[in-house]
Amino acid sequence: MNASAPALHALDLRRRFTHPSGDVEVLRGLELSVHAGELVTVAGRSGSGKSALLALLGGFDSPDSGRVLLAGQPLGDAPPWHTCAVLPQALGLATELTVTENVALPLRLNPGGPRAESEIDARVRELLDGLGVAALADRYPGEVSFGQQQRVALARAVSARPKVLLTDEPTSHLDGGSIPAVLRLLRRCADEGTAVIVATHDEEVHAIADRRVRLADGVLSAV
Ligand SMILES: Nc1ncnc2c1ncn2[C@@H]1O[C@H](COP(=O)(O)OP(=O)(O)OP(=O)(O)O)[C@@H](O)[C@H]1O
Repeated sequence: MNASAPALHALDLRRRFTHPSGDVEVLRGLELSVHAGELVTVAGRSGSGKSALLALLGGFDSPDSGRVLLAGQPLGDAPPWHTCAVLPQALGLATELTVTENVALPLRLNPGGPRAESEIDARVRELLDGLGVAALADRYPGEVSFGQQQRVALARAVSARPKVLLTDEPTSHLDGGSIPAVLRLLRRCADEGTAVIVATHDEEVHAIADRRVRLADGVLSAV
């Protein structure tokens, strides 16, 4: 790892999807560099390629050409889950685990994570409290609303303090009352050193960014 390199660096990313009705060239030489402690929001109309971009940055999809570097190192074949956490629109909570178990999972699996149960419990409790979902701690994802699941999935994504956090529309299912807690947590993650990238249509999220970029015609431009 190179400490002076950007936490995440995308170079000349190109991605084309093939459809019977014609190919879609979603990314056309996209460049992005995000440093530790920086919160960058990505705007762009629906279908512009924000989710496709996050999939490439998180290692869940491969570009046709170009590279993604994490702290100067190329992404490996396996998603670097304990370095880079992804909160996709589909959330991906483990349905057979409780809310608490979901949020604790990255802490338990991370080789550098806490070992003591008390430490794991405290981190999970702090996150669930902060997001207003502590009362749901012992329920399963299928027993809570989608907006509550979205907050639980965010808690899980940040619990092990990843170096890079990629989130796709993290406020899309939330009411106005739940959004400030999510904004505070995203901001705090960045302030504690995570490079945070948020794809969003939500102006409230853009308002807490250090930098805003817009995806259009397959490339990013500063807003
Ligand atoms: N796996 C795929 N196969 C084929 N086409 C795809 C695939 N994933 C995305 N696309 C197409 O790529 C384009 C970008 O999709 P993407 O989901 O990244 O947009 P988005 O900016 O995230 O949209 P939204 O704001 O609605 O979530 C769209 O035209 C979409 O139909």
